[in-house]
Amino acid sequence: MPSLLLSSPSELDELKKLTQKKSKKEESMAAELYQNGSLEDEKKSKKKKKHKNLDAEDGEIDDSDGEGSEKKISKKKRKASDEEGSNTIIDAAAVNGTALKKLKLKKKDEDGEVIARGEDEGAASPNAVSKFRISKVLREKLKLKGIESLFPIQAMTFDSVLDGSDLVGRARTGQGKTLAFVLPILESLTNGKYKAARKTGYGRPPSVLVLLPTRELANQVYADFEVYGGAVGLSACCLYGGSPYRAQELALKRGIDIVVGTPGRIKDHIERGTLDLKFVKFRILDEADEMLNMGFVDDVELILGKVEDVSKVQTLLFSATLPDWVKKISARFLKHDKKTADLVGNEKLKASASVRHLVLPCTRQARVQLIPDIIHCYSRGGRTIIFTETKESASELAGSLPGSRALHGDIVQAQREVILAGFRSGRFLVLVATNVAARGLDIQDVQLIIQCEPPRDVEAYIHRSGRTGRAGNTGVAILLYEPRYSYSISRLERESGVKFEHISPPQPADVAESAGSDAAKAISNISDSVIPVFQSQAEQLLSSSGLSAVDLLAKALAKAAGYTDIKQRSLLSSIENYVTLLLQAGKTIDSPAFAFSILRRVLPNENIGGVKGLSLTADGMGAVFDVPADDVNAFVEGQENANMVTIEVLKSLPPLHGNDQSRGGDTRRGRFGGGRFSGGRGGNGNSGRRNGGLHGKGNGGGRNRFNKRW
Ligand SMILES: Nc1ncnc2c1ncn2[C@@H]1O[C@H](COP(=O)(O)OP(=O)(O)OP(=O)(O)O)[C@@H](O)[C@H]1O
Repeated sequence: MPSLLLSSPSELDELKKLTQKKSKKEESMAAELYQNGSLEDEKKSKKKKKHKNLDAEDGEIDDSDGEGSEKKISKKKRKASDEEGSNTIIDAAAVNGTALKKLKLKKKDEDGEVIARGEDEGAASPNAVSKFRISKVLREKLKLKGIESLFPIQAMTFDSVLDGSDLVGRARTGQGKTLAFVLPILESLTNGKYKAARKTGYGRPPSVLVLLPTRELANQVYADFEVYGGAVGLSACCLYGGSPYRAQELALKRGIDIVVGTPGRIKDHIERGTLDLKFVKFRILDEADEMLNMGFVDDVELILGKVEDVSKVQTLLFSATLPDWVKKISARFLKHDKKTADLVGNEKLKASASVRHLVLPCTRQARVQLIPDIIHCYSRGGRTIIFTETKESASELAGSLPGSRALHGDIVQAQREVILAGFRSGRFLVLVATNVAARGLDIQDVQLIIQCEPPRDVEAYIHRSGRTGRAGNTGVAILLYEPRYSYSISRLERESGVKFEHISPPQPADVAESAGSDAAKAISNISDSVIPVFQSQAEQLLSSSGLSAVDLLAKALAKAAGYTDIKQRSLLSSIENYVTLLLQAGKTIDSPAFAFSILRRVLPNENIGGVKGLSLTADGMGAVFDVPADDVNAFVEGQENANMVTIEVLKSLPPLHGNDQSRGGDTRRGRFGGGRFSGGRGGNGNSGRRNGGLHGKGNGGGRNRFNKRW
């Protein structure tokens, strides 16, 4: 359940200590209570012998179990309140009065997973822009952009930011976190707390500093500040590496209100004496976890330390993912009485709920043939972003996918901007990118995300898949994985809360069929004037081919659609001209070695040599494997050589052992991992490395590693 509340950590810490033990049921009851009520409600709830405990780190709601401890909590609360001055627990309703009390949560699926969304019905909505302290000129600008209501993260945090609090904000990808800080900051500078205090005039130093992890993202956030800030007379500039200093220095010299940029270049400007951060009123760390993860902690600390009086500056930290280690680090940058608005909180699903999350087995060699068919079937004619793990594979893949372009850290900045602009404008529809495009990028009509292999950490999965399904739209994210690494899917599933749909690769025949119908339409549009010119050749062809007119026309359609033959594609590894077979023996097949021993009994050795990717089925009663299309008959006929043995061609892949989360900590994999047939399937060494990648990022020491790869 998302925590629709803002919490004050020191008080929450106190409360947390009091109630370590709690039941799930109590937890959810308390969460409900807090979602629906304010402190008033809390008092009422005492009558019901309920009380709440709030987790200091992320504002999650806890509950403890008795009246005795309830009294203790109240006492502690008062104590904490006395010590911290204004520290009080503020729930969603209290944040924005009754408007937020009615904050709408839309049910998304049967699992009861919830996505909070803004409403579109204009002024009638409890989150209507008009119900917030947003000036007319900004309201009009928002309306021009089609924004009439605030999204929940914006509604929840608006008053707190405007009224001067430091804040940690988390909401799923595409839920409007950028405007959650842009709007209250602009109001604060032009009509609020900092109206009188902010510097104005020629040569003025900036009042706002926004730090982001990538140049592309910096540009995007800068664009928002330009649009909305420009409307209220505030100027912005964007400072990032790879672009000339001169223009940036000129802008700073003339005077600027808002500086958006990446830590490296901001630091350079500070060191060159061209950027003065003494009078900054707002510091924003967007995609905070990524920035710290990339090893920018020292730079960020140095930059943030340049303000004159920290107590007079507001610091805001936003991301869709806030691992615990970031929350701890944030204590260094944010004030003690910071608020936390966490729309993900304890919810199982951390990734976007408006995205279909699919997984598909595919070997590395099969990718290039498979991806165009995936795009054909799933992109709905919109844009596709393909993520690779390395710069090299991004370039390589883009080189073999017609109509696509690569984007990664080795491409010079000016070119990166041209590529992104081309993708945004629809000049080309497929972008092959490294993680430089994983965070924050908001591009219209991205319908499909393809990840070529499971990313090393769950955060990367969440952000990459979140490039689609934004602002209430839906999208599809397809994760390709080497069949032998299927265990990494279970891991991602566990950590992201996503329940992956396992799909089979699109068959070339299906794709060709739809291309054929396009070709048929195109043919029916061809002018009759061509008939006399081609007629005699057509007649000649018909008589010499020995085919019927329909068959011949089918061939002509295939040619028009770009096909000269139709290959089969294996369900197991997506390799062309391979077919996936199922072996059963009327009893349990509990190891690949046993499956091979059965095959050896019914088939000659030369056929066995062609078997690829043998995997056990989840029910323990069979094994699936790929064979070259030409060998299929030999295998199917081979089943006659032994009683009870069946070998059949599969039309869809059954659940496989290791794909199923419920079998997560399986023992069987251990047994055959590393064996001859496993091909590293168990992959204990690799698995350890991958898991290490996931859990082992303590303090952002991975910067170089990441930078090299992107
Ligand atoms: N209140 C709103 N009503 C309608 N659209 C909105 C609203 N607020 C933001 N948007 C749009 O939603 C899209 C996503 O917003 P934004 O990029 O800020 O999301 P985000 O939460 O920061 O995502 P990510 O975590 O991926 O960075 C943008 O196109 C933005 O213009």
